[in-house]
Amino acid sequence: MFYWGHSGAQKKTSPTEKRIREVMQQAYNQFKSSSGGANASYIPYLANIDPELFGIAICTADGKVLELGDTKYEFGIESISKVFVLALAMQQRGAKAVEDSIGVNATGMPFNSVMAVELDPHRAVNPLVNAGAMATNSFIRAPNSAAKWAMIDDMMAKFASRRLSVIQQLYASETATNLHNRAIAWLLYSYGRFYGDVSESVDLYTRACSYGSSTRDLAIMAGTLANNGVNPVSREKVIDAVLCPRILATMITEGLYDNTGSWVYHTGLPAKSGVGGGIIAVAPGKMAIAVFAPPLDKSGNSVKAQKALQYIIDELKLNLFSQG
Ligand SMILES: NC(=O)CC[C@H](N)C(=O)O
Repeated sequence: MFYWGHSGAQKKTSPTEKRIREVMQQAYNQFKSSSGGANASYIPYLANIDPELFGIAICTADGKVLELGDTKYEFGIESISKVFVLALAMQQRGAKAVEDSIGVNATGMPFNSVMAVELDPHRAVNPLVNAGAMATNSFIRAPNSAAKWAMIDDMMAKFASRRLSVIQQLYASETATNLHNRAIAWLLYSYGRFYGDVSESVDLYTRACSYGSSTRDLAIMAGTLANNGVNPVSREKVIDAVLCPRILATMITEGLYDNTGSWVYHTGLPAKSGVGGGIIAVAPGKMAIAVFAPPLDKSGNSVKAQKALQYIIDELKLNLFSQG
């Protein structure tokens, strides 16, 4: 007689706190002095951040936050903000509307690609690349720009369980150099795939990318996605549970841009990077891991964060496609 669940593979359980701490420490020691990559230089502010900074934070689905290294240092959240602005758009407009109006396929191209827009017959782009993120911003309904910013700010605060602040110098630095993003937004607009005032949406997008967030903040924000939309620290419901798998799906298709396939091949987890040097990875129902180290690879993903995350995910057996 064969009983489901009583023979063969065991259901994977969450690792203990002791084991998590052990593995974090190993990853920290192993990669602390590893070199490779360079700070983002196309945004002048980011070029000047100390490249040696390194932080690892884990937030478990039951609300424990474990930290190692420079986890309180606030750096530019950059593209990681796209995940949470997408969450706001989905909560307001629904997952189907986002799929139809923005797109959810992988572009397989750099984060600021114009070709990604040109090649798709419907001009669909993923909400986690610049084009899609700016369109997602334009897709949020609000009476005016200040009201929309307040909605974004509230959503970020709920995910982080504290109010985040924009790094004004970074915002100024990005605003002065975001001509390419403005061009992408106008291109989408010309195709009828932009849903609000172009300059206003680009500005709000740029401002959201300029939030300062610590590695600890990012772990808690991602921890909310690991915990079905309920912030594991504040216990507040942030978004509907049904949206979490959809958001994580965009991360697993596009989270590390043109390097996403390789990332998923090695880790089997949804993740999102930002050119500020942060990366979040989510193991649904178990935990979220955030790592920060500024030097980036050619795709704009932190070199050291990828290495540390891969090590931790492997050691804690978090790969979604592995059965033990
Ligand atoms: N990949 C990123 O983090 C890019 C974000 C950055 N603000 C930009 O628009 O270029």
